[in-house]
Amino acid sequence: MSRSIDLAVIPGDGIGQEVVAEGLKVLSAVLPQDVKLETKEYDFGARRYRATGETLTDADLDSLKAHDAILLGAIGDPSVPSGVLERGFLLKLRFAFDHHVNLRPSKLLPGVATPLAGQPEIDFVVVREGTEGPYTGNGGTIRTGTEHEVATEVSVNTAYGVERVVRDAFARAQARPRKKLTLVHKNNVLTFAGHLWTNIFNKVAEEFPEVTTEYIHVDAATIYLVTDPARFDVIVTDNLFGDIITDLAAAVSGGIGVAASGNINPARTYPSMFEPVHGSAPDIAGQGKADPTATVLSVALLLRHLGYDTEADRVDTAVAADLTERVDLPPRTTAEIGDALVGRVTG
Ligand SMILES: NC(=O)C1=CN([C@@H]2O[C@H](COP(=O)(O)OP(=O)(O)OC[C@H]3O[C@@H](n4cnc5c(N)ncnc54)[C@H](O)[C@@H]3O)[C@@H](O)[C@H]2O)C=CC1
Ligand SMILES: CC(C)CC(=O)C(=O)O
Ligand SMILES: [Mg+2]
Repeated sequence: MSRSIDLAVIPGDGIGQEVVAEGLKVLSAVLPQDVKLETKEYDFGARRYRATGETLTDADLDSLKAHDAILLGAIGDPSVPSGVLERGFLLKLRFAFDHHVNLRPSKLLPGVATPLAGQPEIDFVVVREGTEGPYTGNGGTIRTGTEHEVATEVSVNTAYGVERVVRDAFARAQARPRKKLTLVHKNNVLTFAGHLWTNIFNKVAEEFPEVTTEYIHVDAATIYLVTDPARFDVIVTDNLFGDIITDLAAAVSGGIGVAASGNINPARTYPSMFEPVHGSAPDIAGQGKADPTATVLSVALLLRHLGYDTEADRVDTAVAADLTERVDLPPRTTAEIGDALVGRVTG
């Protein structure tokens, strides 16, 4: 029986264009011949916004939802006011497709450069809530533009939304050898949301007696991510804290250029979306300097999500080999890294 993958491809802005090209090269190379890969490229991002004023229309959402999965590069450009594309495209899509599990693994492989002393054991996954928190656009300004302007940005946390992501994180912790789950929040100050998270975390913990649990305030978590990252196995946290600590997690475990993510809709009512943790990096865009590894590892997450575990393993193995060997190599371009990975998955 022939199999197929129908993929929506959104290169987006800046280095998104460059890294997605490499991700697709590796995806095509790793798939067996009997798997038909169909791709449809979408032009979301700054250029389309400047030309049409559109970020993501209802018709776009209808079209996107027909695919098996989405591969995204990055969105955001200095030519567009900050927030227009981030909110109007990226968050709109994550919310519309109920991507409530934002999965962000961090693993420091042997020999890979880290700013941390020694070669600490880093192998954890952050389960970031993806549809609530302060990212819902719930707020506003009054006395706008005056010296008395007041701005609010309200964090929305529902029992439904918190419980489903906490439950997902417990299940992931249960399935890992160390079976440890850390709740990261700020419940000493953000008491309304923090207590909701803590109470639900403690309630769900009773259903997972094999999972060791701990609670850490987010400020302290940033310390331990640098001084003792080995203490983490699975972290569950809200949308904002998860956004911030996963950039830090990337920086200590090989760099932002190798940090992958999946915006998962576990019920599969809509396609899940896979993207590097990083943004469009306008400072290096168009120069062939972007590391495509994060996108390639996101392709591995995508393959795993669609049931292509053997192919995902091959991509992970190729990246691991490339990362360990690159310390001895001169700097390579985006395409050179992509070509090397293609060579490894096909070799
Ligand atoms: N998921 C998305 O589409 C995201 C979009 N953004 C947007 O991207 C734009 C730039 O945001 P920044 O805060 O500068 O974050 P950024 O992640 O784009 O860049 C931060 C730093 O990391 C470097 N970097 C990022 N990816 C790299 C790669 N693959 N290889 C080598 N170096 C890399 C950049 O050169 C820069 O120094 C903004 O418009 C922002 O809103 C930011 C984060 C995520
Ligand atoms: C631009 C933000 C909405 C996205 C982001 O920084 C992230 O998801 O890591
Ligand atoms: Mg981020």
